[in-house]
Amino acid sequence: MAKQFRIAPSILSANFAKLGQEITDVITSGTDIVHFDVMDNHYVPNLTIGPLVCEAIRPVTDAIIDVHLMVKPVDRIIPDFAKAGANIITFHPEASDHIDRSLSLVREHGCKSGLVFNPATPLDYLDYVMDKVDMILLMSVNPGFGGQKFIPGTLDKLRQARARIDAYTEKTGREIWLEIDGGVNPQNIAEIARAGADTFVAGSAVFGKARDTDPNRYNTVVGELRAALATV
Ligand SMILES: O=C(CO)[C@@H](O)[C@H](O)COP(=O)(O)O
Ligand SMILES: [Fe+2]
Repeated sequence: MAKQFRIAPSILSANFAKLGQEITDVITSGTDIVHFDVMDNHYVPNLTIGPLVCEAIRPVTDAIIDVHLMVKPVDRIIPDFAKAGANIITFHPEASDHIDRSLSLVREHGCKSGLVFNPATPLDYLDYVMDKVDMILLMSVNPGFGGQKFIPGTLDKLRQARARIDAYTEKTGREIWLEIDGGVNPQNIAEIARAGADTFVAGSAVFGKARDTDPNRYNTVVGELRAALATV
């Protein structure tokens, strides 16, 4: 059976003046998930969007909204994003004083939970919390900005994360998604998929070039991403 791959455009690179339309158009072009990057100018050196924007886009799409929290601390803001319509909430383990508690908090508010690993963050943080994790997100750039280059060492880390997930799924029967974030494009996505990712964030590769009003303007790049995935 063909593997199920999900494409998650990062709206960080979308045109914020037309955000609702951008989301409709990019999902219609054959993508699956809205990746929503939250930066606080504290955990990362950039400032983006918060729960109010999540609430505003919720009625625009039925697609999963995947909130990537790059904020510290995390617990106070988790309920706000759940109420704003997030489906998945992920956070960086370094940004939480009590990882187990933060993961539980996400689920108590009705969302899927996940941990995010920076390029230099070890996967050991997963050791005692696999049961509380629905998604593992590996950063293939240092967090804070779109448009950076994929760090090749992430491929080996993906293989390690895939091995952990497969062993866990075999034991428990429960699936965990493996998402990759940073520098993904039509040229490298197949290699990234072969290393074990099943969910692919792509920001600048999708939104970077097309800024006109043609509703089909994302079809070409999304088609290229899908065609590359079909070779895996
Ligand atoms: O979380 C982040 C950056 O910190 C990402 O989600 C980026 O927004 C991905 O952008 P590209 O690397 O695909 O341009
Ligand atoms: Fe992200």
